[in-house]
Amino acid sequence: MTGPWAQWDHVLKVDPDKELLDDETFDDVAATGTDALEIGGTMDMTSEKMERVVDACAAHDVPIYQEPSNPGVVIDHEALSGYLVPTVLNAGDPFWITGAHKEWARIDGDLDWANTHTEAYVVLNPDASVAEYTDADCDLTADDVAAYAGVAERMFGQEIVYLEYSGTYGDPEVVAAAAEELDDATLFYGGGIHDYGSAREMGDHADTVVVGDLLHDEGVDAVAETVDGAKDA
Ligand SMILES: CC(C)=CCC/C(C)=C/CC/C(C)=C/CC/C(C)=C/COP(=O)(O)OP(=O)(O)O
Ligand SMILES: O=P(O)(O)OC[C@@H](O)CO
Ligand SMILES: [Mg+2]
Repeated sequence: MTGPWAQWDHVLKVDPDKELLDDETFDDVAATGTDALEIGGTMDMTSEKMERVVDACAAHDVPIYQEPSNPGVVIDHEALSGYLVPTVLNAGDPFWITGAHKEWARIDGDLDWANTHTEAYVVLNPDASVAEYTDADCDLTADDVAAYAGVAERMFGQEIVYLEYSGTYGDPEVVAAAAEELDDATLFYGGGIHDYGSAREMGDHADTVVVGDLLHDEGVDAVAETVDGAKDA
């Protein structure tokens, strides 16, 4: 089985805790050419903020996925194509590997399993909120990261492996090593993509390039350039 992400070159991650630039709108966001919108962030997330962004994006054709950072922010919204739920392979606290997921299933009792998918994260920037939040061990070599990727795909049947450098541009050799290890899973790369060249460089190794902060810091034209870079890779 494989999901729609197998066709994605570019994902735009919208952080509901951050503003769009000046007079930009979610119409402009949808027009960047990205293949999918992922709605989520680590800090200060609430279901109300999630709801507001999904409402604003709902009128467009771009598929929208929620990426919840904890069970309390999950929303039920007809505009959502589904849920991309992180599991952090190198988390220091097992709560972020399976614990939160167990709690979610226990509390909800009626999960939309058919539209719920996991992303096997390897968190690699020790300064990112997500690294602190999950107490991730980011002191990893390219071989370590490749081994995590192999374990995710072959032992745990993960369809998405996500190398997360959130906030900083990562090491293309690490991304290449993980890519080399994978046969079937889709490799997401996220972190510090800021222009055509960086999107193209990471897109040469990863299947899918994820862009986040750039939307909030530089705006939709800068994001559109990264779409071009990811598509040309
Ligand atoms: C089981 C459910 C429903 C949720 C738990 C899901 C898990 C394990 C989350 C832990 C990892 C996490 C917080 C993922 C959120 C997505 C993410 C990495 C966003 C980027 O975060 P940063 O860029 O570090 O944070 P800010 O931009 O908010 O500072
Ligand atoms: O914000 P940036 O650094 O673009 O990272 C994108 C994404 O991987 C964050 O979860
Ligand atoms: Mg961020």
